[in-house]
Amino acid sequence: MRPYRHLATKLCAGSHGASIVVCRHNANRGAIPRHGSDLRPRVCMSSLVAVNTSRRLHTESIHSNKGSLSHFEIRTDGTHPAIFSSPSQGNSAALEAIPPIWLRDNCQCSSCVHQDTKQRNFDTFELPPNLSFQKVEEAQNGYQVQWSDGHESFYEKDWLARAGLKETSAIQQGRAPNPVLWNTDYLAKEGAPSVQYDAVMDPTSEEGVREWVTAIRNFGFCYVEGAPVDPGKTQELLERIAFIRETHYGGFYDFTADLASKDTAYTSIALPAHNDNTYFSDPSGLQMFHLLSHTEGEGGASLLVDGFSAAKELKETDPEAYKILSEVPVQFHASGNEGISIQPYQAFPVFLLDPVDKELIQVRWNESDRAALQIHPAGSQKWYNAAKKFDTLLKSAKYEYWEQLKPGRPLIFDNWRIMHGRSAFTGKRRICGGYITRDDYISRFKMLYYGPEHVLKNIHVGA
Ligand SMILES: C[N+](C)(C)CCCC[C@H](N)C(=O)O
Ligand SMILES: O=C(O)CCC(=O)C(=O)O
Repeated sequence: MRPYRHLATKLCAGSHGASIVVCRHNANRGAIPRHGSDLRPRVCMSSLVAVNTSRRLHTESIHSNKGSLSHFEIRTDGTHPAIFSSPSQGNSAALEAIPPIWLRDNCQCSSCVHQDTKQRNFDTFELPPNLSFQKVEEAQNGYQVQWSDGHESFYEKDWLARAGLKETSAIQQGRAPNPVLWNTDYLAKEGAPSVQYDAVMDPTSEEGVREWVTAIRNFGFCYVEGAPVDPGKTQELLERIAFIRETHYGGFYDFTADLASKDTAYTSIALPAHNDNTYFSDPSGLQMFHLLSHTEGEGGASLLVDGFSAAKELKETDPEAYKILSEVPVQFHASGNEGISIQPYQAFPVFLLDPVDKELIQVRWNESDRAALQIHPAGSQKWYNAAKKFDTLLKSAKYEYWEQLKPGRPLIFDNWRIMHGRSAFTGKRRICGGYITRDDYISRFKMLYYGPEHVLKNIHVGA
């Protein structure tokens, strides 16, 4: 397990000028969350062993936080440009000039950033075109800069050292700190993640909610034990994370097989593993199901599949198929309800990858709601072949986790990662729950896991 290494930052300030050198030595980047080292992101690549919300052994990272070497120099000697960055350690010849406006644009002083709203409070494009350093002085934890237009800025060493990082900040995206890619073997050995209703609903503390959203972020799903079998209480539970998303199905939902909405969810037929809302530009981030009752019948078991885990296997076993599913744009639709036909503003691939570090961000998979492939039909066989391989993994015993939901044990899952489904059923079956928008879920996770101060300090980093 490689420890988190501190950054090396030093200033060489001379009488006629100053240069700020910030070197990053392959440190395992990952923020140390405010809760101390026990929650420090683990980036060891050991095989998946066992993790649950109370015990943490080893986890497999799906986001390799490779450290990056960045080298910043601020010089005020002569006519040289003010700031440089180098991809290689200390090799001045390789330094790339960075326009001073970039540093000035990131001034966080109380006049440049609205202290209540945290929004930029000046017009970057009204700065003088020849803006340069007047003076740079080192302080204990940063550098005091006087600009040629008279403005004064202070740049913390910690921020400067991270500002040149190439990979998207794990904090900005609220990436899973200790992701667990699971399959049925793992769950059989370790059980499914769960938290206690009373802890989540404790009005005197957010600790229970933090544990809940952290488990969801790392595992992709989590049960809540000991919840009242009541729709109103279920809504309150869900709203401990964030407000519920309204859709054409309504907000908080309480449904049964009556086709109240023209969607197969409102029937009793089997539903294969799928993500919901693939027809929205922004599919819901979280989805909750709380089985309230199932009488006079049988079946209706719930299915979960870890789409990230299956996608990782596809990437390792058939990288070409993975590439096709991450490139070929696919359209989806929801058109069953009177006067409604929803499609996203563009076609999206099944696997949405982060444009900076190519990490898997979202799986968009729904064979019922899929519409046109946005490629010429003549070239479509490659997509069908690749999709068939992914579908075969999803339907394998290795990945299909079946569980009969129980009243009093709501299930919540990450709809950008986990596919869900159900077996056919008979009788009267009633489920309630709701959607939460992805950004609201991730915001809540970040602020609880890292704490507001750390999150706000990491908004203006990453190049
Ligand atoms: C609202 N409620 C969850 C009851 C049903 C929603 C239907 C979702 C649709 N089948 C999809 O895959 O997006
Ligand atoms: O009825 C179920 O268990 C699941 C229904 C479903 O897939 C959905 O509402 O998205």
